[in-house]
Amino acid sequence: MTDDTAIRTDDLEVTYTGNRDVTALDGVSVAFDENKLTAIIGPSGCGKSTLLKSLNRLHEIQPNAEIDGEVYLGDEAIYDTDEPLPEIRRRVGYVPQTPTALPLSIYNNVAYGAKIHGDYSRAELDDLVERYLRKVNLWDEVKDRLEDPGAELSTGQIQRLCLARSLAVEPEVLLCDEVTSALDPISAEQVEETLENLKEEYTIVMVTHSMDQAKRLADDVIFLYLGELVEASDTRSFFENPQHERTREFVKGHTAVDYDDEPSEEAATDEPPVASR
Ligand SMILES: Nc1ncnc2c1ncn2[C@@H]1O[C@H](COP(=O)(O)OP(=O)(O)OP(=O)(O)O)[C@@H](O)[C@H]1O
Repeated sequence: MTDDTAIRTDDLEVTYTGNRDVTALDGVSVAFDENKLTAIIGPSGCGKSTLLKSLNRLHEIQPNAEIDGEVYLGDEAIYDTDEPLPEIRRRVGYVPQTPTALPLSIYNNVAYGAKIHGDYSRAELDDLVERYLRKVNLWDEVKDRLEDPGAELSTGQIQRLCLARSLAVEPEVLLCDEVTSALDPISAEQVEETLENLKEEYTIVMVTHSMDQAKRLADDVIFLYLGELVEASDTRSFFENPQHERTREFVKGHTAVDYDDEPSEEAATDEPPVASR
């Protein structure tokens, strides 16, 4: 951990209980730097979404999820705190894969969280709505129809609206769960451009299945395999000079994974690497 760390996990373990318990994360310790975009990549089922959601306790929505270890937001242990859960989730926002507008106007989709969390005048809300719609490059497209239902926008516009809604409550960290995968290529490009701009100002942690997207957007990459952290580094080193055989195989496209596999020796080291150190 350094002074630049915005959020980090410490020996995080998540198990889904059931007929057959699944250890989705197995002792993951990783740090995410401030004002950087970190991509979480790895084969299907390796624990990417579980890691992302554990950063704001969203995985707790699953009743069979058990967690051990800790997540620190700054110095605060988010699993051992008196801070109310809605406040933790305000501080660590989450944008899901499927763009969904609230059944409200475009204006109120953005103002929604601010109205719940703060005491704003109408003029302040007007400013806030414009500021965040501009941040996600949507203002020019919607400024003349702010009272129209958000749901009437295109899917790509709704995804940018979701980003604006998440940002309007001023999170410290933004979690993005495959936010372009449900979009057509042009909309996906617009969302990518938005993320490219936002990462100057925000700490963003993004799950992606696209290696090209990770290469284009991410400052740092972390690679999970069978619930363990295999490699974490800056994006260029990750793709040009991967340190682990498992990473090299994955980067080359060997992505098949089976949970009955034994983790590789590399993946099972006691001290998982920490991003960008
Ligand atoms: N609610 C649940 N109950 C039981 N097992 C679960 C549950 N949610 C996830 N899992 C299992 O935990 C493991 C990790 O799942 P997770 O969704 O975090 O992986 P992922 O890397 O995001 O997968 P994908 O790339 O396919 O979205 C998988 O084996 C998955 O089947």
